[in-house]
Amino acid sequence: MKNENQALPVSKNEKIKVTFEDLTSEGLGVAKVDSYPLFVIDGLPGEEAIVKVTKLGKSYGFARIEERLSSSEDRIPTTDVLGTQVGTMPLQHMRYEAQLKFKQNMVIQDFKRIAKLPDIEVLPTIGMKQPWGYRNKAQIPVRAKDGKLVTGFFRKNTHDLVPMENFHIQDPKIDEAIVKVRDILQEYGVKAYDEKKHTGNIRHIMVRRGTYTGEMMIVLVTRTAKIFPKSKIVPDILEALPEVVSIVQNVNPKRSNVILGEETIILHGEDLYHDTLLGHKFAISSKSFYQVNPLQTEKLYQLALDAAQLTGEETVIDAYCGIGTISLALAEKAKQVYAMEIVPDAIEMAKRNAEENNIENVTFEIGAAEEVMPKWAEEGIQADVIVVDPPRKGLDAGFIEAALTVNPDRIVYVSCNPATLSRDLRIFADNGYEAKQAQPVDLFPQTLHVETVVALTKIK
Ligand SMILES: C[S@@+](CC[C@H](N)C(=O)[O-])C[C@H]1O[C@@H](n2cnc3c(N)ncnc32)[C@H](O)[C@@H]1O
Repeated sequence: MKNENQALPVSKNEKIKVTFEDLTSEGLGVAKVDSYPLFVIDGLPGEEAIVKVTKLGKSYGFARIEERLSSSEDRIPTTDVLGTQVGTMPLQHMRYEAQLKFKQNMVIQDFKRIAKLPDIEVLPTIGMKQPWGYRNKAQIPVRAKDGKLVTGFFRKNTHDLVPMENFHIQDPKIDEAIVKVRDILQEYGVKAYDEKKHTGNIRHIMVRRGTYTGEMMIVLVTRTAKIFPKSKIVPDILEALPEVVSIVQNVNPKRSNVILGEETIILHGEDLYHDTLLGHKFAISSKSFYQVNPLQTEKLYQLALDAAQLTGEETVIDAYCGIGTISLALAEKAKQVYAMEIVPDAIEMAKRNAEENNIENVTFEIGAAEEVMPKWAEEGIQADVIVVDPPRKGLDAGFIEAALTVNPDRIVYVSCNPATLSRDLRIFADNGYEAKQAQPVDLFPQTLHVETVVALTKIK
């Protein structure tokens, strides 16, 4: 008997020679056995390999490479195998040009499959000259090993900490800061958090750094508020890291995978640091969203700004505005901007940022986009342009409905998830909005993520 389920062409633990035909959006190689797809880590299209089947499902299975028989010309040696084990650099075995093509293709496929809009032209992904060391933020778990504090990352799908000090995609100054802060905590006997027992104290070290300003923020995420000799640790951190302008303690007493808790205690400076973006200076608090790759973000936002085609006469809505990064760029070119965001802390920063940059024609409101947008529509706000930059889950149906009643001439969609972007484009297409082109931008080299800007125009 070949396998338990006669309908499947392979059985568990079978070793079989395959040729990879495709890559999934998770970066897995796809090999087909009598049209039954096997998904395999580290397989690139065109490569032949002997694989061992590890898991079988009804319509697809998984396998592991036993021996690679040929190598794709897109394959390069991995920079650090740990980055694959922990999932921080799932594409590091691909040449960068191939990564950019992969991301462009991901958008093309989703437009075809989900949006059923195959005619939108997806331009080649805009990449980086130096696709390493770009991340301006790290949230690194701290655990105990052999009586010492260790920092690193969890092995994929586990909570086993793999010790790591060089993350390769993070600003090297951030990598350095994590090690220095960890060693200072170690010196004063701070206990690492133990997830199973829910004991110990330091859970994560977060470091954020302004790429343009060099200002650094350290966030010590702890289980309880009472810890350390703070009077010693704070001056030690400031001495070891002169770029630090802010040290805050975030207390997270919950048994949870969510990194930050609710309580923030300021240990040095204010709960903010600065960076600049497209010529504006931004204050950023520990809980605010800020794009992790500012050099590419400037390209992305400039594209969004160009797509808005502002002359100075327009009323613009900036939905999901964070600390106001896109809002301020829009405000300089529009008559009036209305912006909303769900995190109160981010709106506080956004208001401060408008003031510090002497921008007066922007109004910020705290609230869920799907609640604020219908309210604004009811109040009669007539927007010529709506810009949206939602989280991965995309736009809420209630938001889209209200946006359509506002009837803008243009909608500029900045998306970090081609699948939800495609779902939403379909709705806009069904309601009279047309997109001709999409521009992917690579903000996350070596990873599976991509940002895309699409300009939608109302069909007259
Ligand atoms: C991709 S970020 C974009 C932020 C900003 N445009 C930027 O680039 O800095 C998405 C933002 O949406 C906010 N957000 C998430 N859910 C929301 C909702 N339902 N309504 C409004 N804002 C939301 C998040 O807090 C985050 O700041």
